[in-house]
Amino acid sequence: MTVTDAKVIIALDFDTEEQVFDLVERLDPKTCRLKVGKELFTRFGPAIVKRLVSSGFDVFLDLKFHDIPNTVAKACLAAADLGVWMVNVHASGGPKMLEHTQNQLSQLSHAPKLIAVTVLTSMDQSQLDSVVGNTTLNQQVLKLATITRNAGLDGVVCSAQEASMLKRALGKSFELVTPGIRPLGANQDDQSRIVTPSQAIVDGVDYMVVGRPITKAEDPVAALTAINQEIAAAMH
Ligand SMILES: O=c1ccn([C@@H]2O[C@H](COP(=O)(O)O)[C@@H](O)[C@H]2O)c(=O)[nH]1
Repeated sequence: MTVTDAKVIIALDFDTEEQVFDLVERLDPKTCRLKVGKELFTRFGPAIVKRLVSSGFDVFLDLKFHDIPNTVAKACLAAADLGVWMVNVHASGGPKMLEHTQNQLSQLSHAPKLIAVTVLTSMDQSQLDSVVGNTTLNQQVLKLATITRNAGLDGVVCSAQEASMLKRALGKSFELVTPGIRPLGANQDDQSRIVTPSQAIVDGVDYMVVGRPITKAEDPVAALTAINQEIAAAMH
């Protein structure tokens, strides 16, 4: 059961457990959620996920599964066994994979939220052109988000730049999880489609993933507090 209505999901992209728990021990599960991605999971496996879940945090297992329907559904069921709050797949795996995975999870008494990645926030129009021709970023995101909504998933990963378009097209209850969040003046790093926390709120995002602006800050707890204050101000 979730203990928070926090919108910030901190991406724990660290390469040692010490770094992870130095930060996590200073955080309150009421003020943020946590994300375990490919780096942390590949180094430390299910054990670190279970430890974070048992510390009282909502954990998003961000492994972006992309495979045939049976394989993805089984992987998501394994994620559910870890007690995670949210898990994700790639929408480009197609409607059958999305529907099968959603059906399997919905048979659980405590299923995690299932969301699908549309177009990675590191990609700009020219990157997209080199992979998929004849479409704009907005068109591709809308197409993948529409098949995700039609398959019954809870929402998508997209950029906050697409949030108002998706809320208009797919409805308020279809959840938007947005990486590529950068407070004013923050380093853009390898992200292309960036948005500030306050603009993301104005545009209707449900959750924002924030990694380096918090984890690389001199004082990560102060950086989180500043982002939460910016969000609170934008909500009023
Ligand atoms: O489209 C996507 C999907 C996932 N991510 C992940 O979010 C964080 C962002 O970290 P920052 O340090 O705030 O850039 C990272 O773990 C990515 O794997 C994404 O950025 N874009």
